[in-house]
Parts: sequence; structure tokens; C-alpha cells
Amino acid sequence: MTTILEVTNLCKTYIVNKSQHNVLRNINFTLHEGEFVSVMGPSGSGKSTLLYTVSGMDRLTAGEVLFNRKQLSQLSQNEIAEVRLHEMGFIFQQMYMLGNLSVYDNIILSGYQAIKGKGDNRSRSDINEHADKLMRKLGIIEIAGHDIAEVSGGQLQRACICRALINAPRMLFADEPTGALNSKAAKEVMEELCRINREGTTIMIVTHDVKVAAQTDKVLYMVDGNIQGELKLGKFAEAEGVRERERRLNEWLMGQGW
Ligand SMILES: Nc1ncnc2c1ncn2[C@@H]1O[C@H](COP(=O)(O)OP(=O)(O)OP(=O)(O)O)[C@@H](O)[C@H]1O
Repeated sequence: MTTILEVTNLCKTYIVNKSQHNVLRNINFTLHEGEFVSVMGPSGSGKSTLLYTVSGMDRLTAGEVLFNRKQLSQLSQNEIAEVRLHEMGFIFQQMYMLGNLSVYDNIILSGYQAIKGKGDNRSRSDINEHADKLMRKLGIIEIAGHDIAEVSGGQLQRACICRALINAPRMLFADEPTGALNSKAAKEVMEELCRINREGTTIMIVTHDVKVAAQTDKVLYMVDGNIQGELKLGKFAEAEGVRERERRLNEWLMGQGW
């Protein structure tokens, strides 16, 4: 199994009003290519901060993050931006779609950005074709020309997934990808993420939803800036049904103090 993400003694400290706030304390974990991991834990335990620091969105204070054999702390801001553009995809709440562009234009934008650099030989029409294919797969091709304000929450989240996948990332990071959705839309988005994962993309998500986490391979439980526990559920096959996995997860979460 190929390691895609190796996190060693990761610490993140914020200074707030001259006092030190240790948000992540000595985090260690490894993800292999093709894994689908979820991060759970109480509010304020550091889940989003963990996602931001391991994905290079935020600088770490101490420790090491090795992503696809690259030590993030040794890269310049520009080099990190390149890794993020070409090798990572993001579904983060604060990465809003641009309101003055259509759904389609929002999706192709980072594709066009990626081909400006070296080493990406795709043409604009390759990007357009890929966007088209992704939007068809995710069932939103009919809203391609719509303004962002005109689409439902579920459609918008699926558009965010298309945008995150436009440069065929090795790994996808998602912060509460189903958090703002009704249960039908959440189910559909989760089906898409499972499918993308089956096709080979490694995924790490933060979620409060047991139904969502039960469909992932592995659950990390955070408390007070530490990973307190890890539950291996194994790959989810839809035929097996999610109920028994939810039961196992709920039981384990209770033991973690959830
Ligand atoms: N930029 C920042 N500056 C200072 N403190 C921060 C900053 N970002 C996060 N924190 C603090 O770090 C702690 C962890 O926040 P984080 O958002 O990672 O938690 P979380 O587990 O994702 O919470 P939630 O489930 O509520 O989203 C919180 O106490 C938060 O106030």
C-alpha cells in the first residue's frame, strides 16, 4: 500500500491576546492511497484545524506533514499552492463559489489556472470536456449555465465536488460536506464521495454525522487537539447496508465520550 499522507508529531498553536492556544498537540497518523477517512469529535476539538494544516492551507507550528513524498513545511508558499492546485481537491465551507460566475465557470476556473503552469499538458477544451463529464456524472449538467444564487444547496455542493475534482487530485479534503444539506441531498453527496473513492481518490472528511462516517473506512476521534481513538470499519460495500456499521460506530463513539 502506498502512503499518501504521513503526519508526525503535528502541533498547531494560535496566539490569541498574547496567550498560547495549543489547538493540535502531537498528532500522528498515516493514510494510504485509496483510503476514505473521517474525523469526528466534539466542537472545538481541532478537526477543521487538522484538515487545514495537513492540506497546506494553514502553516503548522511543529512536526511534519509528508504529502505524496513532499514535506509541506519545507515548501515555499508558491510550491504549496502548486501542490494544492494539482494534487489536492477541497470542499471547504469558506471556499465559496464566485457569485458573478456561472456554475460551469466556477468549475473550470481552477482547471484553467492549472494549465497555465508547467507539467499540465491539458488544453482548455480538455478541461471543458472534463467539467462536462463531471457535471453529467453528478447530475448537475442542466444547471451549468445558472448563477450560483439560483441553485439548491445540494446542487451547489455537487458543483463544489466537480470543482474539487477538475484537476483529478490524488486526495480530496472535505469539511462537513453534508453539514448544510437535507437528508436526501446529504445521501446523494455521500454516494458521490463513495464512488469517487472507489475510483481511487483518497478522501479525508470532517463530519458530525454518524451516517456519513459509517460509510468511511476509518474514523479518527479527536478530543482536545489529540486523536483519542481510531476505529477501522473497512471498505463500505453498498450491498452490505450501513445499519450494522452505524451500530458499531455508535457503540464505539459512546465509549469515546461522544
Ligand atoms: N485562526 C484561529 N485563531 C485562533 N484560534 C483558532 C483559530 N482557528 C481555530 N481556532 C480555535 O481552535 C480550536 C479548534 O477549532 P476547530 O475549528 O479546528 O475545531 P472543530 O473541532 O473543527 O470544531 P467544530 O466541530 O465546531 O467545527 C477552537 O478553540 C477554535 O476557537
